[in-house]
Amino acid sequence: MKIIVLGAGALGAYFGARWQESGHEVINLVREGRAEQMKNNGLKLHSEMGDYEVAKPVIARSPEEIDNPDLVFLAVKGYHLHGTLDWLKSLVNKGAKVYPVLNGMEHIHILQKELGEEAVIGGHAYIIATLDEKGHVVHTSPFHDLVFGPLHSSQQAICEELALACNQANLTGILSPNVLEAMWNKYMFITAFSGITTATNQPIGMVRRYSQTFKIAERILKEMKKLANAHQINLTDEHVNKAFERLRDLAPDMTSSMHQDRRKGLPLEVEHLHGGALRLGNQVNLRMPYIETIHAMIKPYEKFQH
Ligand SMILES: NC(=O)C1=CN([C@@H]2O[C@H](COP(=O)(O)OP(=O)(O)OC[C@H]3O[C@@H](n4cnc5c(N)ncnc54)[C@H](OP(=O)(O)O)[C@@H]3O)[C@@H](O)[C@H]2O)C=CC1
Ligand SMILES: CC(C)(CO)C(=O)C(=O)O
Repeated sequence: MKIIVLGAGALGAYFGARWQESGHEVINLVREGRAEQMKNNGLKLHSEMGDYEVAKPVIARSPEEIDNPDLVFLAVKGYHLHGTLDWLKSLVNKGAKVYPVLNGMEHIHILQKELGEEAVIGGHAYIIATLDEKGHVVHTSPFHDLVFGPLHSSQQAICEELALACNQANLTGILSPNVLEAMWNKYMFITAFSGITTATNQPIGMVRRYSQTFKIAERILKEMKKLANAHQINLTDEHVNKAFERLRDLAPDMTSSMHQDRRKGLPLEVEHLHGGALRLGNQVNLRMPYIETIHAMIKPYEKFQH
């Protein structure tokens, strides 16, 4: 497959390198700073699942340099989504489908509106990865999963092709028969996990030590289930229980990418995740006091001007 990575940060560079390692054509479509960094330092994966080095990553600075793209792997932060729309339109006009792996849900509606429903595949990622000072990827989780599936009947073939490409690569690819539900399930989990770890500025082990604190994570899961149900997504109590069990079973030092960003003083996706949930709640007249509170507590650390 010819895969364009738009957002060649921790996630984009990681999965792009894995596809490249298995023989697929991967182009990193990047802005100036990242282009320089990749040219100067190459791209290395320091990974629990096996190190890998792309000595000369293929870089493009504009979609005009790219012919016949099959897929755009979109891995920017939520607050950078709008800045990618022109390049995405150009790649979609050249025949590409877009596979976004951003946490959250609001980006799907924005992308479908801007690019057309046929262009946007559903999905998300499970991985813990970050960039070091050289722009190399540090992958610290024993999982590196990609979930994807059609949001439009015309996308079955490209999803099957992607499943094959994932099978050939050193990563786990899951073609979901109900990708919308899978996305909402992850959205429910991440809203609670990133919310409680970022607001308390503590990893999950410390959160669990205080039952009063950990209870709030469960309340957020329950509010997210109600929100999903109000949007006709069939998340059940079992989904909530499983998500809560996962929070109970995580290694004590584990934390969310949002909390890692708070520690590094980087901008936070709070508006995309928690703010997005509140806006989706407003659409269906659903009040979610726990999410409203956690959103308000994290907001001062957002560091991004909207
Ligand atoms: N990291 C993780 O472990 C996980 C992250 N996620 C989600 O994945 C998404 C991406 O996260 P992550 O990889 O950590 O983010 P990073 O900040 O590491 O990477 C984002 C990249 O996007 C690039 N970018 C931003 N705007 C543009 C643009 N207009 N054109 C080209 N490149 C652009 C940035 O480059 P530049 O240097 O130019 O700013 C940066 O390299 C987020 O939604 C996150 O929540 C999900 C699961 C786990
Ligand atoms: C929960 C996790 C680590 C799974 O990918 C994640 O998505 C995040 O912290 O952003």
